Amino acid sequence: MVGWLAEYLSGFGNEFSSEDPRCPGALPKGQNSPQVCPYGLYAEQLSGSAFTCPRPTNKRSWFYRILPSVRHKPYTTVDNGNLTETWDEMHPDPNQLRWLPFTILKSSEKKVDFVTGLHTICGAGDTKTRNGISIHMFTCNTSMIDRYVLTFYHLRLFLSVPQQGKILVTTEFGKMMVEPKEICVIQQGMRFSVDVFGDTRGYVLEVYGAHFELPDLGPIGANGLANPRDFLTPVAWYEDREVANGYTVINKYQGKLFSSQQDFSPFNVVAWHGNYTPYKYHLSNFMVMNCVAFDHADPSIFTVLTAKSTRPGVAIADFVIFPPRWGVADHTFRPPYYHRNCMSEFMGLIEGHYEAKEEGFQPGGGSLHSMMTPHGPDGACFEKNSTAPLKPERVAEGTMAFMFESSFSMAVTKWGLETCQKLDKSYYKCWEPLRKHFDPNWRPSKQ
Ligand SMILES: O=C(O)Cc1cc(O)ccc1O
Ligand SMILES: [Fe+2]
Repeated sequence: MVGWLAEYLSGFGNEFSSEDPRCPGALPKGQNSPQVCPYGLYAEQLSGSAFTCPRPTNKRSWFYRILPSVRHKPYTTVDNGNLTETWDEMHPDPNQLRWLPFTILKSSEKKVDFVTGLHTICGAGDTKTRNGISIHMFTCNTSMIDRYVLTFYHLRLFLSVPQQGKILVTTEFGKMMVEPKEICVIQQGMRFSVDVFGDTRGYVLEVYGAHFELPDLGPIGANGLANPRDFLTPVAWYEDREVANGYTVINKYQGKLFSSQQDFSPFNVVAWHGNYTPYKYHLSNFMVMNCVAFDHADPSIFTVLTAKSTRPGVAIADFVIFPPRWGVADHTFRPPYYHRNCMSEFMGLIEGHYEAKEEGFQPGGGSLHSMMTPHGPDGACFEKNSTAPLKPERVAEGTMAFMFESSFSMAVTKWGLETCQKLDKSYYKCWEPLRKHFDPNWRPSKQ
């Protein structure tokens, strides 16, 4: 980290420009492709949308780099480990699924870096047609030093939610330190590597065919939920380094991993400009909206980012959080309602507990309530909240649960159902204490 100060540019999807301070004037003036670039750099465009996309959705950035990315040895296949896009390994399982915290191996047992530590839990769709998603867990204990740089060629969005241990994400655009309760987004084709500082665990949402956007606010108005200025993009940082065995760039292409060698650092961008960048966001900046009268608002009120499908209002995936807030609703059962949803709900927990289940759902674990599978508060939560005095109170204090909600019906991988050995087979039992309160003799009380 020598020579790097945590510095960021603020805004969501802005036209940014950044020069490494060691090379002032590295950005060409007035044009993208001068005959000779300042400092003898190469110009390279990274397109994140078709050239012809309408202006509001057009995304690209220009790099000014020491050598262009094209100077690399041929791609060869490498082992995918537990990263998969094969959705028919197992028979479909519509049950409510819950996972205990996923194991992080000790580095004394086995050194695991971010690439080898990625495990696919569930997903649907296909990177070839660029329509689908996958959800991965990463558990690692070692940095990706020099050897590995990762690119997801078909990926539009790689949303990383560290749960335990901060990660230092080095990208072609610069570096981002990402701590638990921050998220970072790496977009399609952006090269990055991950340094860790001990045992590390987190969640990843990979979206194959759409960019994340801030949700429309409708009647909420111009401000609220995740505000654009709280999204942070790294500033330019380059290295001009040669290492003995060269650099290995790993990329995920059509669901498979490939590697290629090059003798120069891929993080050789001296200056860049554009609106297609990686970014991070701290979840504590979320301006929470919620019910101040009665009833439980749908969780879409807590949407941080959405990857829209072509059907209005139907997301490929929403990233939704359950942040600390006040609960004030009158004559209301305040926790989440019982639910059967046409969307799939994968949940994770960064810290604390989740309001619908005080026990059993643990930080670093997960749950999946698939399309139309009934779910909702467990027995203890229902009893407690049906009789609790309804004074204003803090909800979810010291906790941060989140949901990846998708219109895809997701398949669970063999790793998710078997290999990880974390599936909580007794999950269904949390609803068994729910008992009948029905009283046919009940009558409305006379006022
Ligand atoms: O706990 C869940 O399953 C997520 C969820 C939360 C909520 O507040 C309302 C509905 C819902 O599905
Ligand atoms: Fe739900």
